[in-house]
Amino acid sequence: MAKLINVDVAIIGAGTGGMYALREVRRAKKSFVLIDAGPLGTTCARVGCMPSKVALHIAEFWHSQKEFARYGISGAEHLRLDGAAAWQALREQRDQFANSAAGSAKKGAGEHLMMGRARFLEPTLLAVEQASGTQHVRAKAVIIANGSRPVMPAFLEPFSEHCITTDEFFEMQDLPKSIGILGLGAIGLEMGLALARLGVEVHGADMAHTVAGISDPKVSEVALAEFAKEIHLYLGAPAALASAEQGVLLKAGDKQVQVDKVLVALGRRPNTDQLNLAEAGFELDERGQPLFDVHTLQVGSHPVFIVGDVNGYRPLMHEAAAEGAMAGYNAVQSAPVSFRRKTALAIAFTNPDVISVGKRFDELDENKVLIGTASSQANGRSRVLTDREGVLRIYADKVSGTVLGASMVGVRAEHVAQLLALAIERGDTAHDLLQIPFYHPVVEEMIPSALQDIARHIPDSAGLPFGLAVVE
Ligand SMILES: Cc1cc2nc3c(=O)[nH]c(=O)nc-3n(C[C@H](O)[C@H](O)[C@H](O)COP(=O)(O)OP(=O)(O)OC[C@H]3O[C@@H](n4cnc5c(N)ncnc54)[C@H](O)[C@@H]3O)c2cc1C
Ligand SMILES: NC(=O)c1ccc[n+]([C@@H]2O[C@H](COP(=O)([O-])OP(=O)(O)OC[C@H]3O[C@@H](n4cnc5c(N)ncnc54)[C@H](O)[C@@H]3O)[C@@H](O)[C@H]2O)c1
Repeated sequence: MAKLINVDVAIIGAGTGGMYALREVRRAKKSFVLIDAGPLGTTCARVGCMPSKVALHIAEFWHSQKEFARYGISGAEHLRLDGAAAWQALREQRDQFANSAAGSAKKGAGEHLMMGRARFLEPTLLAVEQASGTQHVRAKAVIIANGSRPVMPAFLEPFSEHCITTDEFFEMQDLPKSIGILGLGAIGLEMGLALARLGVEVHGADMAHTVAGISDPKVSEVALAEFAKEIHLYLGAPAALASAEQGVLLKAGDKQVQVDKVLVALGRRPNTDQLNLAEAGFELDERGQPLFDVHTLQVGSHPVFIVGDVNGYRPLMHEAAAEGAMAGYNAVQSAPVSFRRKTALAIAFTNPDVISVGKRFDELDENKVLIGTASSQANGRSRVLTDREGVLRIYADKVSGTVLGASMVGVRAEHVAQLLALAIERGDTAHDLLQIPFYHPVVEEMIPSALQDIARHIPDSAGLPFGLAVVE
């Protein structure tokens, strides 16, 4: 018979969401188990944020030689890239991140870490399949934090020997000569550009008419023009594969091209399907996802909370961390607290980076907003760093001037994103934000340039020059 363990809180998944939840449960000095099917180390550190950023960094290093001649540096023709060694170095750096995350899970949970796959029998009763047999866990509250996995549609099955996902991408023993990328969301675009900069011929396809989910048409136009210089883009038609004598054929619309390998980057699927939710009595939507409240993270009226990629709400690392903390806190309260959600923030590290902060263009009523624009070509720092085009568009309320959101493609846009996230969190208007000092020359100077477009349509009651205030 399965052994029964009784605890205050059971956490399923020792990824980012689960670990932040654990911190709160431990802070409240409650009993717990942390259950993970393995491998430990978090998606972010093992196969996500961190190895992908190392790949982009290596690629940037190698690619910088393209500018050598312009600055009088000669000899670039003697440089050689050992792709296998580059990917090995990537793995070594990745392992440091992943081992450190795995170590935190082992240390944080100690003897309460259960390595095994969990599924629900009832909303507060779990079965955990372990090497030693099945254990049952009865918990006063359960936190679901078991992440997501890459989508691999059935139509790709006949081509599985040529297809990889990010679960295998960082394990490549050498770089391919050519690659097809299915899906140009953040993963497809970041990894496609990294490979292109390392000399791989990259063909990227997406059924959307844009990349990285950009919703602002002006930003999209600049981004597509820039990225088309490095990746052959096939947009606006679902992609398919077909057999070829060598490699595989990537087909998109009426175009087709032969490639050695295909990176499937068509999104990630929440791991809810592994949890036996319907049978255990949870109400599910048409996609099989449990109904939950985004402010409490509570699932229905059960003492169950769902965080991180598995809830599908904002599948990003910092959101998994924040949600983990919310759920960990709520799991030990008599009634859950409704937390304010932070400003939406997304950055693709594509250099020029693609960012989205606050409200997206497609969420706004064009008649109710003012849009301020700044070009990288008019920004001194951007021009020193690159000759690539870039554009920032800031959206503000037409009446109050409150900054609502922004979209940008441009060099070092990551810093612009962080600053604008702060402004939106504070509820700043264009006039407020113009009051902070902007050093010269920084890329962030694009912010006041764009804001002036907005401020000039919203008279400041004091009638002072933009950005100035009188001593009180
Ligand atoms: C290539 C790539 C690049 C990315 N880059 C970024 C980036 O730059 N910035 C960013 O913010 N986000 C990025 N992300 C997204 C980010 O990695 C995820 O949003 C985040 O890691 C999700 O954390 P999580 O805690 O929800 O899940 P995870 O870290 O995946 O944790 C889930 C845990 O649950 C365990 N598990 C699964 N099923 C079970 C089960 N049945 N029972 C027990 N345990 C189970 C798993 O072993 C795992 O340890 C990237 C993702 C990818 C793939
Ligand atoms: N820098 C970052 O923050 C970062 C980096 C990488 C990944 N991530 C996160 O990881 C998650 C997964 O990323 P992703 O890029 O795989 O997912 P995604 O959902 O962002 O992109 C998938 C893309 O595939 C396209 N697509 C779907 N089916 C298609 C088909 N049949 N043919 C052609 N195109 C098709 C979609 O239009 C979409 O653009 C996302 O949540 C993302 O935010 C974040």
